[in-house]
Amino acid sequence: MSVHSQTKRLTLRDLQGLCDRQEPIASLTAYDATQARLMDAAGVDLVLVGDSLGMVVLGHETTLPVTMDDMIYHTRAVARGLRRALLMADMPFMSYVSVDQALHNAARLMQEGGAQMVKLEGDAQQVAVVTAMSHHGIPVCAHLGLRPQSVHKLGGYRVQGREAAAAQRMIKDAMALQEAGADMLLLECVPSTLAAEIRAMARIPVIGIGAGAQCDGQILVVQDILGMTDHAPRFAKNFLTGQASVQAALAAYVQAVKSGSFPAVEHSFLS
Ligand SMILES: Nc1nc(=O)c2c([nH]1)NC[C@@H]1CN(c3ccc(C(=O)N[C@@H](CCC(=O)O)C(=O)O)cc3)CN21
Ligand SMILES: CC(C)C(=O)C(=O)O
Ligand SMILES: [Mg+2]
Repeated sequence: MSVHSQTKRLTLRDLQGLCDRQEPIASLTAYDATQARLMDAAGVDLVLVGDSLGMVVLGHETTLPVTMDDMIYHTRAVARGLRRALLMADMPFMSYVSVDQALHNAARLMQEGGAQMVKLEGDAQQVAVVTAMSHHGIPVCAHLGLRPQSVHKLGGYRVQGREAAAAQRMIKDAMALQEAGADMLLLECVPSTLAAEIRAMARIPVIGIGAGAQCDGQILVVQDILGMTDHAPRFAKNFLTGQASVQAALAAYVQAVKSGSFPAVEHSFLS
């Protein structure tokens, strides 16, 4: 760490500390240095360079065309804009099909991109990959529920875990990934009750997107909170409305997450 860095870089331990104090973790996606700088100033704790960049930045229909080089390019840009927030980057589609390949690509996101942590979409199938990452000192977040890289298998972007069997499987997968060494869980588009159940069982932070208020933190795609997307998902909210600037909108988002006013029931899915 450089001697003149004014603000302390948040670590996983700091995020765990927020959980322990029941202070919600405010998280957003970012894809460039300007977004990163503004989010840092607004007090965002965790910044994700999401493979959603394939859709919101590159204009693809899905996240599937995103490459490792795309991820590294944007992660590097975001890293240059951040001083405080913890930086996490998505492992793109098919970049973690074997343990060796997953380690190689996670190392690239950290060494070339400057990520402090990686995220992968996984069920219990990913236990071997998560175990290996954990053994090699790579902090990892496991993304459960709606996994956009599986959109063609799922048949669309739908709520996951509504049936009892699917809910039980998700709970089992979450616990297996935690035991394998996952440092964080991310739940996308799951009923609030199921998210609350997983959060109650987990000893690692649980971040939600469309997963209700009973999570340790919330994340949204930045374009959705700034009213820039054509069809934002129902769980997102436009925070630019009524604000005079992007900076003020980002601060309003952080405040809403910290105070618990976001997400409201209309941004959540009931069982
Ligand atoms: N702009 C944007 N925001 C996102 O949150 C996002 C992306 N892009 N791209 C990658 C994935 C895809 N995501 C999505 C996309 C659409 C829905 C959606 O339309 N959901 C329905 C609910 C369907 C149901 O009720 O089962 C909705 O009305 O919100 C959800 C998640 C989340 N991610
Ligand atoms: C929506 C978040 C969780 C994500 O994975 C992404 O932006 O790619
Ligand atoms: Mg993603």
